Order: sequence, then structure tokens, then C-alpha cells
Amino acid sequence: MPSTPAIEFDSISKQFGDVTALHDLDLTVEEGEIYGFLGPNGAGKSTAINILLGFLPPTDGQATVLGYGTQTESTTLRQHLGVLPEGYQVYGRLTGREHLEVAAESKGATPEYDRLLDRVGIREAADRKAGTYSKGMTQRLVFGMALVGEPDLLILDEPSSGLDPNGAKEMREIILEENDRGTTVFFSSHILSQVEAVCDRVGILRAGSLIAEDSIQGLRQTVDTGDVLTVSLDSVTDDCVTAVETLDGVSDVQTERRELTVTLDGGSKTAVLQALESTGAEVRDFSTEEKSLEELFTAYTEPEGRSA
Ligand SMILES: Nc1ncnc2c1ncn2[C@@H]1O[C@H](COP(=O)(O)OP(=O)(O)OP(=O)(O)O)[C@@H](O)[C@H]1O
Repeated sequence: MPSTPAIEFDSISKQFGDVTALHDLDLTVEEGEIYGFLGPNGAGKSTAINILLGFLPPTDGQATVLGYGTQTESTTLRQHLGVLPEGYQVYGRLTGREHLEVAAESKGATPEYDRLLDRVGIREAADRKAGTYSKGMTQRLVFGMALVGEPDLLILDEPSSGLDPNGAKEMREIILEENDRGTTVFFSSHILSQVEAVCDRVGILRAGSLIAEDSIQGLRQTVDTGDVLTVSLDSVTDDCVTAVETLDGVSDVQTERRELTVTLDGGSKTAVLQALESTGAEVRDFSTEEKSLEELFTAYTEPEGRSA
């Protein structure tokens, strides 16, 4: 029997007056996955997360988390979740340690506080009031609260916000450790290198609809325009250059000694290699310069579509 998905949005729509924040969203995250939820500002990510947490009712459709209805069973559900909401306000007068104690009490958990404080890197500041924490320390504390009780699912909204590169790396390591323990992770982010470093799959939301969903590698393969292909040949002749230049979807060809550098604009790498071989040239090696994640993201989320 298939296991219950960790997260399931089933035809979810959310309307705020005239604004359609989510439009007929279907999205499934399987148990044990690390899923990156990407999208430009205003795409609907926070709305989707608030629906998951039972903070907002959908206008249409149904959502379940760990098999629980988000509208009907959100209290029980939250016992199994670790949540790092965007812009969480700490209680200025409580210490870091007291925050963890409050989280533990609400979940009926008995964490090893010092170990947890160490893990998120705030043990030395644990007995200071959280109102005196820096932005990054606050984020570490809220992440620590999310980890209380070994949750089955972590929902993290922009988790690396406010963290320095080391802090972001430590957080990624913890996410991977938690996932090894069996926790499913769903996180939204604008920091694409973060997503690439840890996610099994990503979904890209634009204007309330999921416009792409795949592994990062799969997304790269789909948006393969603008890639640069470098081919090493036994010798570069004028015939080689002409054969490639006249192909559809090739926007530029440069030569340097025995190398041909071809910029593709929708053209196929295989067609380039075949065209070269048809001139009698011997292809010795080739490599492709991949699109950066930023370019990928732009290609999917620019209003005019995949135009990068
Ligand atoms: N309470 C609300 N009332 C009216 N409109 C809202 C409300 N909450 C969200 N919206 C609108 O819904 C759309 C989606 O917003 P949402 O906050 O979910 O986007 P987001 O992807 O989380 O954006 P960001 O990356 O900027 O945080 C936006 O157009 C926003 O203005």
C-alpha cells in the first residue's frame, strides 16, 4: 500500500477579494522527501504554508498534512510538525532556553536542551533574553524551537533568512541530519544554492500556480536554451563552422584552435555534434556549461515565460 503523503494540496484555491493567491494547486510531497518551494515575491508561497498550518482556510479544495485535514485536525497535526515561520516574533523577556521550554511543553516533549542549543549554535546565549538576540541568533532560536520533539515534518519558510554563510551551512547540515532520521522537509526559499544543496525535488510557484516541478537536474534539462557547448575536434575547418552556424537554434559560434564554442538558443546539442561529424570532423570531447540556478529561476518565473 502506498504510504500517506506528507503533504497534499488537492485543487487548492485561495482568493483574497479580487486577488487569486492560489489557483487550483495540486502538489504532493512524499514522506521522507526534502522539497524546495520556490517562487518570486507574491507567488503565493506563504499563503500555501498558512493553509498547511491551518491558519488560513482555502477558498476551494482540500489540503492534508501527514494525513490530517488542515482545517479539521490542525491542533493534533501541529504536535507532529516543526515550523519555522517567516518573521516569527520572539518573546523579548524570555531567554532562548525558556523559548525551547515553551515549545517542548506545547508538544509534550522532553528535549536535551543543551544539546539542542549546541546544535543550533546559541548555547552560550541560551540564558540571555531573546529580545537582545541578533537577527541571525533569533533565526537559530526559532529553528531550534522547530526541532523540538523530533517532528515528522519540518515546514520552514525562508529558513536561512538573516543567517551568515556559516549559519546557512550549519542549517543545511541539520536539515540533512533530520531528513536522515526520517523527517520530511518542506521549505520555501529564494536562495537557490540552498535549495540545490539539499532538495530532492523543487516546485516553482508563479502567480498562484505550480509551473514546474522536478529535480534541479530535471529542470535544467527542460530549460536548456542558452547553454554553451564546447566541442574539441581533431581540426576545425570552415565546413564545421558553416555546418553548425546554419543549424536552427544556434545563436553564436566561436573557434579557437581545435575548439568550437557554440551558444545554443533552443538548439539541440545532439544536432550540433551530428552536424560536425557529418563534415568528417572527429569529435574528441565536448562539455556543456550549465545555466546557473538564478538563470533557471528567471527562465521559469519571468512574466514573459521561458525567455532566458
Ligand atoms: N491577507 C491578505 N489579504 C489580501 N491579499 C493577500 C493576503 N495575503 C496574501 N495576499 C496576496 O496574495 C498573493 C500571494 O501572497 P503570498 O504572501 O502568499 O506570496 P509569497 O509567495 O509568500 O511572497 P513573498 O516571497 O513576497 O513572501 C499576493 O498578491 C498578496 O498580496
